[in-house]
Parts: sequence; C-alpha cells; structure tokens
Amino acid sequence: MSDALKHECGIAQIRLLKPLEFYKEKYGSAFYGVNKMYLMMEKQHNRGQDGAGFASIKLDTTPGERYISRVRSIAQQPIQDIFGQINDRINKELSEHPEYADDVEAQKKNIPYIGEVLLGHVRYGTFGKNSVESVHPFLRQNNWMHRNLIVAGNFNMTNVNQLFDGLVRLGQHPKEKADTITIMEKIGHFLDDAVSKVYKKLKQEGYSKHECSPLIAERLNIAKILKKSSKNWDGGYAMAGLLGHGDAFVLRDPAGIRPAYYYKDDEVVVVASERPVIQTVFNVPFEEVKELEPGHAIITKKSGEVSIKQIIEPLERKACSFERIYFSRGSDAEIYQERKELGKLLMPKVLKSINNDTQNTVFSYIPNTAETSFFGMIETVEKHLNEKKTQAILDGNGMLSAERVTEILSERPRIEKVAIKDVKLRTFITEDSSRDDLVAHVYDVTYGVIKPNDNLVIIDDSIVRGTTLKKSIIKMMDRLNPKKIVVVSSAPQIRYPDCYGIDMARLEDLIAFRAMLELLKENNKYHLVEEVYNKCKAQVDLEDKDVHNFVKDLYDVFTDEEISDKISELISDDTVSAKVETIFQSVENLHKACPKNLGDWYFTGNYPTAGGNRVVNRAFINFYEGNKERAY
Ligand SMILES: O=P(O)(O)OC[C@H]1O[C@H](OP(=O)(O)OP(=O)(O)O)[C@H](O)[C@@H]1O
Repeated sequence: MSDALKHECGIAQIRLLKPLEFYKEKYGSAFYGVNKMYLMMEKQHNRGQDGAGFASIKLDTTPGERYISRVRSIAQQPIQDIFGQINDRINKELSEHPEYADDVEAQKKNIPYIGEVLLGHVRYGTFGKNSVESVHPFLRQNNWMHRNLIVAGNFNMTNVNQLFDGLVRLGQHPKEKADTITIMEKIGHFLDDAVSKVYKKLKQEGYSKHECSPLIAERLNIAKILKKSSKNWDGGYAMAGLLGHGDAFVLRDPAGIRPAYYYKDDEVVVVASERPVIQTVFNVPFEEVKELEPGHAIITKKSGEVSIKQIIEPLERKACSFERIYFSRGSDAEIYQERKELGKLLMPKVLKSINNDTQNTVFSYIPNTAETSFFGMIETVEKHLNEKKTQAILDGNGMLSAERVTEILSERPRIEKVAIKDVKLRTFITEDSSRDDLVAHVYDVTYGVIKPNDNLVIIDDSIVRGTTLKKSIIKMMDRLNPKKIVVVSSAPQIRYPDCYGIDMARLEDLIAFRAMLELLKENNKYHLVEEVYNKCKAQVDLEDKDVHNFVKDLYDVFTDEEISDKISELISDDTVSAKVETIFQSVENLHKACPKNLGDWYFTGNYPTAGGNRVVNRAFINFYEGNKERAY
C-alpha cells in the first residue's frame, strides 16, 4: 500500500427534517442547508487543507430528475473553491430563471446542490497522489435509488489488504485497492444484498414492482448493514454515508479513536468531527451537542426518524489524545482547558531548568496551536511569582519601605511574541513533499526583546519530526542571542507511528526514534536493533492478536530524560551558540490533563486494536530493511 491515501479529515453531515419551504420561510433561503454546510466545513479547515468535497441528495424526486449532486476540489483553497462553484451555478440558474426566486419547488427541481441531506468533507492527503479522485465523498452509483451510496470518512484502517482480499472472496472485482473504495464496496455489498432481500420479501407479500420502492426505503435496516460491513474493520474511523433515497448514517469506531459529535432538534440532525463547529453554526449550547459513543452509529432514516444504535461491541475507550493536543480546534470548551492544563503541568520542570530565575527569562510559544498551553504555563509562572512575592514580604517582618514592597510586587513574567507565523497553513498536515520548504520559510522572529543573559522558554504543542525546530525555530531564536533555549513540548515524545488517522510518518522520521538509535550507537548497544528486527520478522505471519510490540524494548534501554537530551542535540548543531534543552510532557500528566482521551499509542506503543501491533512491527522491519513503504 505504498501509494495509499490517508484520511485524517473532518466530516460534516446535515439532514433537514422539514420541507425546504420551511427554511425559506423561516431563514429566508431554501439554500439554508448548503449555507450551513459551508460554515461547518470552513470551521473544520484545521482538519484538512488538501482537498474538500460536498454531496447532497434531494428527497422524493420523480424518475428522470437528478437527485444527487457532488463537487470536489484540490484547489489551493478547496473549501472556497467548491462553494464558489456551487454559488456560481446557483446564481446562474437564478439569473437565467428569475421565476425561480420565490418558487422553492422549482428551485429543488432545477437547481443542483440544493437538497435535504448533505455531506461535507475536508481532507489532508499526507502522501501518495493528491488527485481530485481521492477526495471524498466517494460515490457508488446505481440505477436503483436505494443502492446509491455516498461515503466520506475520517479514518484509517490498519487492515485494508485483508479487507480487500475479503471482497475478492465475496466474488467482487474492486476497481482500486484504496481504502475508501474497499470500505465503500464493503458497505455497498451488504446494501445490495439487503435491498434484494427486502425486494424479494415485498414481492412475496404481493406488492407490485413500483409499489416496492418506497417500502424498501422504509424497511432497509441500516444498523444491520453496518454491522455486517464493519465486522472485520480494524482502525480508527468516523464513517459517514448517505443512501440515494435519503437515509444517512455516521458510524464511530469501537475504541472511540476518531471523534464524532451530533445535535438534533425538530429542524435538523447534524453530525461533525468537532463539537464547537456545531455549537457555532447552529448556535446551540455545549450540553446540547452530544458525543457519538464508540461502536455506535447515528442513523437518520429518510422518514426523519433518528436513532443511535450500537453496531459493534465497544472496546476500552481510547480516544485519540493528539486530537486534544493539536488536531482539533482549541475553541472547544474542554479542549481549551485541557491545553492550558498541559502547559501548567510542565512548569515545575521548566522552573527547574531556568533555576527559578524568572527575572532573566522570556516565555513565548510557537504559533498557533501552542498558544493555549502557553497561557496555562504563564498562569503557573504568575502563581510561582506570587508565592515568591508573599515570601519576600513576610521575610520583611513589616519593616519594608513602600518602595521596596512596590518593587517586589512589580515583578511580572516576561512574556513576548518571539516567533511569528507568516501563513495561516498548518504545516504538520501539509503534504509531505512540500513540507520541509514550507517549514523553513513560514516562521519569522521578533528582534529586540531578548537580552544576552536571558533564558528563552518556548512552548510548542508537539515535536514530531523535529523539522520545525531544526530547520527554522532554533536557528532563528539563536540569532537573538539568548543564553539558553528551553523548548517545551505539550505532548510527550512521539515514539511510534500512528495508524488510525493522524499521520505520524515512518518510524525513522520521528525524532524520538532517531535519538534512541543514536544513544544505542553511542552506548555500543546497536546490536539490539538487529535482535528486535529478528523478533519482528519472526512474528510476521502471526495473527494480529498475537503480535507483540518489540520496539518498546529499545526505548526501555534509556530514560525519558536521556532521550530528551539527545533530541536537544539533534535539533541544534555547531552553528547554534545557545544551550538547548528540551522538556517533554510525561504520559502521566497528559492523562491528567486530558482524562477523556487516553489514547496514547504514539507515545507509549500501546495500540488499542490488534492491528496496531502489526503496524509497528511492519514499520520496524521497513526501517531496518531500508524500505520506504508505509506500514499500513
Ligand atoms: O516536529 P515537526 O514534525 O516539525 O512537527 C511539529 C509541528 O507541526 C505543527 O505545526 P503546524 O504548522 O501544523 O500547526 P499550528 O500552527 O496549528 O501549530 C505543530 O504545532 C508543531 O509546531
């Protein structure tokens, strides 16, 4: 699967429960759904900037009328691009047919995109081809309305090859080995099957062919189709789908790895990857947006009936913590507090590193995501200073002059915006090939705020490959001549590949892995690499559940601090004059800060599904053999 595509993305689904006339009447436009979808996708642009797609379905059309519209783009600003296209088309129709203006029925009949069921997707394709064909939603067309399937997901399966072979065993001949096609064909297979069965049953009951169609829509059991389709999926997913006649669903993986939230009232049913998106776009309070439980699906039938059904037995909840640290927008009420807490929990180690010398230390952050943890960090510095001030005043035994007390009280943490980010892009989720160049040019530095004897503490949310620091930040910071640069990471050391949707690249790309290898070399223990390789090779043919993560044994040779120190060396070089120190969050404190998202496999190597151990095993073999292929 070297050219596989990944889908660390955002999804949005809207079902309008009332006739379109209602929205025209109440909100002034029958394009209400399209407008809301635009906002929902725009507010999730943090989840994907390489592509965007939109699909909609019109309910109850007459045969011969088009009822599915889809538009996808990989333009530079893909969301704007697709809605630009949609708006142009709508405006063209409206200007050519002024009579449509107040006629919702004519609008629905003649203008594409307008519909009652809508699906949106923002995508980042971290490797492989980034062509428009790989952008979701995917479409499986059929002349039978019920068999039309539209799928968009935020997912990554660890066992696409096995799933593909499963399809072939079913007698299918899939046109591609890409994971979205495989997943869609799997659902499609059981959908076809279900439609045929319901149809047969209806015929037996004496209904005519024509009468069957609406009854099939009613009787199709989506939960059952999803149960059969997802039986062997191993991965992280929030999978959204629409059926041609108007049923809609979103299914979440059994460990709750990928996020999904929903809201419903008597006008709409909405599902999105992030909670605040729904809060803002539909103006609803936090408590009314619910999290979709792991292993469950939200199913909205064409009739408007909504149900939440358990599809798969939930596993131990391991929601992805990297969603909280970096991927999701920090505007979520819980995520915001969690990010602050991450900053706070790092402070004891930071104070130790600067010898409590807050007077000669400037605190700053690497934009943008780390800004929130920075606030948390500063609150803790203020607390520390208050304790120091109180002590100084108490030590004065009431004998201090007013000037001295003012002087004591006036000490504040020195905070500055030292690093500036020149573009709005997120570099981590930018396609691999163009990333290095982007990282090297995207940041700039503020001059004149650091004195030669200062420490500079700079917090980032995560250090993955270390390129942001090495190619850009450290060199720029060093030009300001600080005595010491303390790089603080909200996330623990990223040691293992992710295989559930956040692309943490190959093992050897991870700076923590490279640091560990360096240490093995320096300590004459590099033979352990071969030993682990042999162990990995020996378990290639085992069943996933029997595979063990032996890469952990290599990290276990060293303490976290030894690896952090080596990372400090790797991100600086001879040209850097300041002393560089790196401080990482501990896994324990990460769990304290983000108690609902305990998924930590990229930090600990503890994968929540059996397929994870196979992936890390393969990743290590690939590294050892110099094979550049992805492990999943
Ligand atoms: O160690 P590296 O492999 O270089 O990756 C880590 C960097 O990537 C992310 O920045 P990004 O530009 O994606 O996003 P942000 O502006 O939201 O922080 C993250 O915030 C780190 O700064």
